[in-house]
Amino acid sequence: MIHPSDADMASQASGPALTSLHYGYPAAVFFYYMASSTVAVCTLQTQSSEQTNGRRRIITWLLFFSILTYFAQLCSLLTQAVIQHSFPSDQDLIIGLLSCILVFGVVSVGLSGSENPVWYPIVGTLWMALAFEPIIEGLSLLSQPLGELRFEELVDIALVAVRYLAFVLAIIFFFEGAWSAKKETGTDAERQSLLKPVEDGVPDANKPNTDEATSGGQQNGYGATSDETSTASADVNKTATSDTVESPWEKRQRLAKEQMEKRLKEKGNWFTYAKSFLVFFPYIWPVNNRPLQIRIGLVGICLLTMNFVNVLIPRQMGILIDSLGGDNTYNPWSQVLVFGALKLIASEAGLSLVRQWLWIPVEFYSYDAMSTAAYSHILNLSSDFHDAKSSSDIMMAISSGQSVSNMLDSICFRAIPMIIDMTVAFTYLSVTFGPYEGFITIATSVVFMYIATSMIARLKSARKKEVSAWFEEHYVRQAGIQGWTTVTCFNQIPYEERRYSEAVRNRVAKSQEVQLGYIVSYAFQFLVLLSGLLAGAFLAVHQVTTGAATPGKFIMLLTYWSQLVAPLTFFASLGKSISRDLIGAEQLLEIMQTKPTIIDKEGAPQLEFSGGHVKFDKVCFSYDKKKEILKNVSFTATPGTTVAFVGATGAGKSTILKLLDRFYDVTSGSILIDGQDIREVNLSSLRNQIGVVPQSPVLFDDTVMNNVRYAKLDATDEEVFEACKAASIHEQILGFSDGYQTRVGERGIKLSGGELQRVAIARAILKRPSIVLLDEATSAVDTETEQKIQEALRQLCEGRTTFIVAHRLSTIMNADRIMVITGGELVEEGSHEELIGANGKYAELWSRQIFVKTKDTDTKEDKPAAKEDRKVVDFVNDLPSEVAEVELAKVKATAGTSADDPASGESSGSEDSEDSTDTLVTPGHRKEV
Ligand SMILES: Nc1ncnc2c1ncn2[C@@H]1O[C@H](COP(=O)(O)OP(=O)(O)OP(=O)(O)O)[C@@H](O)[C@H]1O
Repeated sequence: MIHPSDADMASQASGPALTSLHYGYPAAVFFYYMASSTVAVCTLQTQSSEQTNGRRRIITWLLFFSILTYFAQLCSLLTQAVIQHSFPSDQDLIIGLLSCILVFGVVSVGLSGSENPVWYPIVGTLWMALAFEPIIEGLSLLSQPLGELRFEELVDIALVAVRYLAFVLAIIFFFEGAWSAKKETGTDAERQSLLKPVEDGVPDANKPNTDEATSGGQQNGYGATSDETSTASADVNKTATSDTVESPWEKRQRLAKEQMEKRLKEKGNWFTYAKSFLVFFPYIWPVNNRPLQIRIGLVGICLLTMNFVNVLIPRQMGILIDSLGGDNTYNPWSQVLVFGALKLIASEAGLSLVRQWLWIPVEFYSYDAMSTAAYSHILNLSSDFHDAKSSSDIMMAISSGQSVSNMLDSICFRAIPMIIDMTVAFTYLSVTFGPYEGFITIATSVVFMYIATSMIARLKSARKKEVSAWFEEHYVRQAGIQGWTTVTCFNQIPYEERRYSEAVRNRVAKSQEVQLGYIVSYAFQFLVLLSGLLAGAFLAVHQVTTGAATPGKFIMLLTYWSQLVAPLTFFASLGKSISRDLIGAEQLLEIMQTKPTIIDKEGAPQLEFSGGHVKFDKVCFSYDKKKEILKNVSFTATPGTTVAFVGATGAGKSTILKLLDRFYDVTSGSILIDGQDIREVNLSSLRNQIGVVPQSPVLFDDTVMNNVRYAKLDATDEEVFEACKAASIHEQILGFSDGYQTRVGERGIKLSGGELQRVAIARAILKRPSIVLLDEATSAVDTETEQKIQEALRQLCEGRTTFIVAHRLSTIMNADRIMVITGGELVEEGSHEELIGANGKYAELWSRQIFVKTKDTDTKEDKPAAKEDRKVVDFVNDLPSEVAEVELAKVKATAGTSADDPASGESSGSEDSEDSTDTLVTPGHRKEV
């Protein structure tokens, strides 16, 4: 039994402790919950168990029930206050109860909204409740005067007891659920990482994860990157291919998101993931630029000053109103001047102006550094990268550099100052109007954020549809304009008009849907704010009417509230904008982390050129390390000779040229130029010696002069003229409207095929290369142009070791050596005469080409094979018919002898084309299979 005097002492001692507990308990629970949830998300932890669904529901209901008990306690207190006609005196108790409603409300809403919650933040709050509740109730009882317990005290005890029971039950259900889950799966489902087991550093994609396989959708945003995300991505893929056609933009976004999730998975948590963005640091922070660093420091000071001014303005407004209302402490005139000065400082003409002025050079430094670095990095990447990426993807990635600075801008210059603003607001209002006002501020902010973020999430799919419709509209418009000639030729203008108007209507409908969504969402958000403002205003009015506060304070409150709207709205959309910027930054990061595969070895010497003796020694090559493109290719080209490669399309001829120019490195074997392995010499010195004329040359949208001069930037006009004369294009250029200053249009569109080729040859001639790589054009041109091109090529190749992927019979015939490539193998090698005499694959191809081109009357037996060859070998027969006939006769004669020769076992008239070479062993054969 407690003695009365002991009870008094206990009551006195428990007072301050109880007050602290009323405030401290919900605060501690809230901070624990937020901190542990943040850690769980950042370290990608998730609970993945279907069995948890049942207990999740029960625990959510128990939490809701406990909230009801807090609410009931609150009602009981308010009822007493109404009965006693007084404002509730137990301010700390009421704030404590309100805060508990808010905190457990957040916990239970979080739990109910998450299919697979991470449990420890929730269970932790339950344990805290179990620890705090009896202490608070015990102290509360101790603080009561001794005597009979009143009815309301009994109700209070009953409510606390029932709530305690609810918490205990929640804990029991949690452990029971965890235990049965463990029993069924045999694994500890708790705190399981999102990541699949990694063996040998590679996540095992094949290992079944029963929990995940059966679980529903993730709710934890990026933290929830389980396989489900990949499944979701796969689903997106599926949808993309089946239901709708994925637009390039959607594809890009999806791939970037997948890439981001993959990397996040690899990194294991958000911290190490974020660390990988440090690669951008030197482009954002002006490392060696002291003036810019000082500017950044001053911007920081501006922001802090702004925070300070944001408090002073409402305060000054209050003082001004009070001075107008008869408070003689302040002179209204001076107060209005101070107010004006503060407003000026906070305005666009004040601190904001200074801050932006200071920031401009820093911003442009970042743009300058980032885009030049990205551009240079991309240009220095190797062929494998450029072959794999579309140019529009690369362009997008370079412009994504802006996303990185946007992200930093959002965090450093908006989020952090706004957090400071909100903390100051909460503290200032709590100090000025008491803890109720502080509570109202926090509660309004939490509810506002919840409503705003969930509404934004709801609008996501509508927004996605709008973007797709926008792209559709853009695509239809572009297609109509770009294909205007086709549209007009086929008389389809009405069709295109209809198509476009449908696309526009569709887009407008989708945009209206999104607009409406936003308007409704804003309306809800502002209703929440208004409720908060009204609650705060009622409280303030009460204080003003009871004399506890001045009217000026009331005005201050209103002004402060209006200042809080901007930060709250900003925070609501922060997640969305950061995730969008992150996707953009991810695209750039991926590129910046790609290393060029073709690089100079440390201290690689210059290529010592001495004639141009080229040797391929057992060269094997594969683009993707799966399919072998070149198999053991060996040959030698002596200085000044011309080597022609012939063979079916896709045989690997162009690949040989690419290897020689070191666009790729051989997988095995080696390529030697004048005895030096091209991998061992300086890449730039190698490319200086090589001139390339591609099959479809690409010119820049610039003048003819500048296009030719591109080969040698310091070439004089005379040198350019000489090169063009040698390429037999000079006269033609002079005939253009602006001569050498004529612009050639995008990719040289304004030039004819023959002109384009000769400009490309002139460019190669100007470079004066030692080795020429030539991929002949397959398209036939008129005889005169043909002759001019041949003349230009003769000029280019004269005295130089030349490699030609040959598509013209005349080129093939005139080459010193002919290499027949089949399926990546060099099957025959020799001069034209030798190979015809050998009557192998080459002779067969030759006879078919001439046959096909010179006679339109295919015989019945020849038809299928001839058709096949026309499909696979794209030759241009540019021989005079007499020459063709002579060559054909030669082939036929050889075929005749060969048919009589039992050793060959083949006749040239056979219908098989590819396989025949495998069985032939002739003098000209390079390879015997
Ligand atoms: N960048 C690349 N990545 C992957 N595979 C490629 C790449 N370039 C070419 N290939 C493949 O390599 C094989 C050989 O291509 P290559 O261009 O060397 O053939 P080709 O004999 O020159 O044909 P064509 O006469 O039609 O130009 C083909 O199967 C082709 O699909």
